Amino acid sequence: MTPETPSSSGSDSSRPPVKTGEERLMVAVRIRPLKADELGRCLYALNKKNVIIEDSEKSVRNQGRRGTDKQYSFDVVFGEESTQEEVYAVTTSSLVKDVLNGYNGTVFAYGATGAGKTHTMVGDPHKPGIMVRALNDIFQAVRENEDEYSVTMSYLELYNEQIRDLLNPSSGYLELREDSRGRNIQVAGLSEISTTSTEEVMTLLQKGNKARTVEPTAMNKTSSRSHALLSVTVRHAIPIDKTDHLRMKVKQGRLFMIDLAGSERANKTKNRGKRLQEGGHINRSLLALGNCINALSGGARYVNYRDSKLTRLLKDALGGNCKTVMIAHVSPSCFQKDESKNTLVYADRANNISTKAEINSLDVSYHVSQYQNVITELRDEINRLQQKMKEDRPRSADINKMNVEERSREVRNLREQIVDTFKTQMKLRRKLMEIDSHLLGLGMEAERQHLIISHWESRNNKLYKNSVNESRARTQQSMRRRILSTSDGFRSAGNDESNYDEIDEEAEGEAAIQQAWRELADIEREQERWSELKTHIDQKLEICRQRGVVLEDKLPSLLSSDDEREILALMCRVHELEADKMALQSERLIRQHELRRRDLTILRYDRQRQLSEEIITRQRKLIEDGKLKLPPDLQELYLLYQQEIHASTYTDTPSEKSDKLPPITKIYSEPFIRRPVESSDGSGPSPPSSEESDDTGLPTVRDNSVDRVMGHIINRPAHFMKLPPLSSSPPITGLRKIPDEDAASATDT
Ligand SMILES: Nc1ncnc2c1ncn2[C@@H]1O[C@H](COP(=O)(O)OP(=O)(O)OP(=O)(O)O)[C@@H](O)[C@H]1O
Repeated sequence: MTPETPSSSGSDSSRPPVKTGEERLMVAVRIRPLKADELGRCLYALNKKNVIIEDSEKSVRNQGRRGTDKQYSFDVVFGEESTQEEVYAVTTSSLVKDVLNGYNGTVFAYGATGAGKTHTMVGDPHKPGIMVRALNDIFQAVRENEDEYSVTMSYLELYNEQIRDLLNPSSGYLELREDSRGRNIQVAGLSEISTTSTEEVMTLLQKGNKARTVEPTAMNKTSSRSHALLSVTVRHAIPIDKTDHLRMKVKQGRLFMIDLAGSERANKTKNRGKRLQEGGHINRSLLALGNCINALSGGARYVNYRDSKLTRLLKDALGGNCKTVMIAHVSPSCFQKDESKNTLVYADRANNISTKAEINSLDVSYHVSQYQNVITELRDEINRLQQKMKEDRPRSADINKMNVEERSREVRNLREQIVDTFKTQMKLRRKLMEIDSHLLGLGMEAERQHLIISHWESRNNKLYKNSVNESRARTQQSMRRRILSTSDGFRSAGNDESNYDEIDEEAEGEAAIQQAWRELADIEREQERWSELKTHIDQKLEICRQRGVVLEDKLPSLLSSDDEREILALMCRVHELEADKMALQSERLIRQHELRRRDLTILRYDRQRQLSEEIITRQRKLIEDGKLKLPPDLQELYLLYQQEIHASTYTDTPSEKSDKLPPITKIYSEPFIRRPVESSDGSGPSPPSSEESDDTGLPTVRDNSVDRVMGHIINRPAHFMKLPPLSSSPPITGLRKIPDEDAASATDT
């Protein structure tokens, strides 16, 4: 490279090819205008696709470019003079069209504090940003056909890893929920407002933005301290058959518009205390986002979305069923050159990410709600049968010719056939539920393996893509080292017992991680097999249903009105009983799943808590041994911590300042353990609620492999602290045998 040629990155040819059906995440860069108080300019838009960062402040036009300057290419670059309309038209207007057609879309603003993210996403009443413009376009499109469309919106803030409803800020912190496979992420209790009025939306957005946590920092007078996520869901119901308005196909598209908080460095923003702490949270979620972008752009097989709520919420937008646009924001100022460079490097990586968007049809949703669906079907069926009892259908003339005996035989025969068909239907439905429940269990087990892998990675600072092969190579290497040194009788000064222990631990940890990968692969195979079985049972159920319809249609040709009514009444009763039974069972199942999920969450928090304790205790030992003087902000944090301990134990308010550091493990040293409850007759412990014996065969949470991977990595100074051992919950019931054909054929019709 000659000194006059700036180095460049991100040309299309250097990017990995996009697979069929996938499309690349679109990356745009917007440069905000230089402010009056900013002196030097170090960043320019060369043209509509290229940005250049100069190594030092100088005039590009006068001096030409140097080899140390860095050039970046993107899908589109908006210069300082770009307008809100232009940015919206190029980045988001086509996403809006896609969302109206049933796709998911996400547009998110990324960049350092003060770089212009909120300006682009929210704007002001004179220069409205993407959020308002997108909603306007959606409303415009649905206005002509309001009865076919429904539009709902929600607006949330993620601040210090806590979720708040910006449309109903008084509702407190909300919980993030997902199904066992980490899909279908939802915020429990978030308001979904249904509207198609632009004015109403403006009011709602303004209200929401006012509720957002905004504080001045040295870099931005109105710095958004939180990530803000506006979600708009459009449902489009299209009649399948123009003459039958009850049969609808429903397409659902969702547009996420996200204004991320800025990443900042404490020294530039002069943040202290609370600001510094929240900066840590902002950075943590942005770091997690960066890690996901790194992993995805490198083609990693598994991506860890679980490190922050932000990445969990953005999971689909980054690697799933979504068309995604990232607008990276940079300041032209030399003062923010480092931040701009970081942003451009991230944006450049993001340009390698591909997603696979598919039209969402609602009839795919099954799982837990399936129980409710079956009950609803049964109740509908009862209504239909009751309606039929009121009808007087024309009878065949032959009926009167039959004698009483013949008629009663016919009635009995038909009744038996109808009840049999119904029983078979219910058996098949039950089997389907069992399959669903098992699939949920498998999903949870997969989640647990992901958890083990991601913990191992974060402890060892390695990426997912360093998976089985590399890990296997390392394990073999450390084994070889051991064998060699032992057979030679070789002992160097550094090769003492503790080193062997470390190698042992490393090898053990890596063996466990390999085991986790293997289990994950087994689980995936199991999931496939069970899904196939589900399809098979579904088909049988359909055949059985049709048989029921045929039998029912026969009734008027063989029975009198009274006989038919009697049979219909019996069918109603059978349906009612089934519906009640199912309601009870589904409630129980849902509760059990919820308890298992909580067990997992608690287990995870418990791990994090133990690690934090370990770190803090070691640091405190260093402080106390070295008689170091605490910096005031750390002292302040210790004070807060002490208050927290007192608050949680309901003791007296602590004195304002204390020379002694608060005890770390005194309060929180109890590990998570689901304790058996003593039975009232004192005869001993009764089983805990989530592990009640049940006939659903749901897997229980176990953690011995979590222990293997996460428990021994830090060497604990034995004299100083004793970490409580992890509770070991009962072992998992193992992967269940697929129901054999006998069981399936028993339900054959
Ligand atoms: N393209 C632009 N044109 C005019 N003014 C802009 C533009 N971009 C940003 N600004 C102004 O720069 C200031 C900082 O912008 P903004 O608040 O949008 O930054 P931000 O990236 O959202 O910062 P933070 O992460 O701290 O919230 C605001 O006063 C905003 O009006």
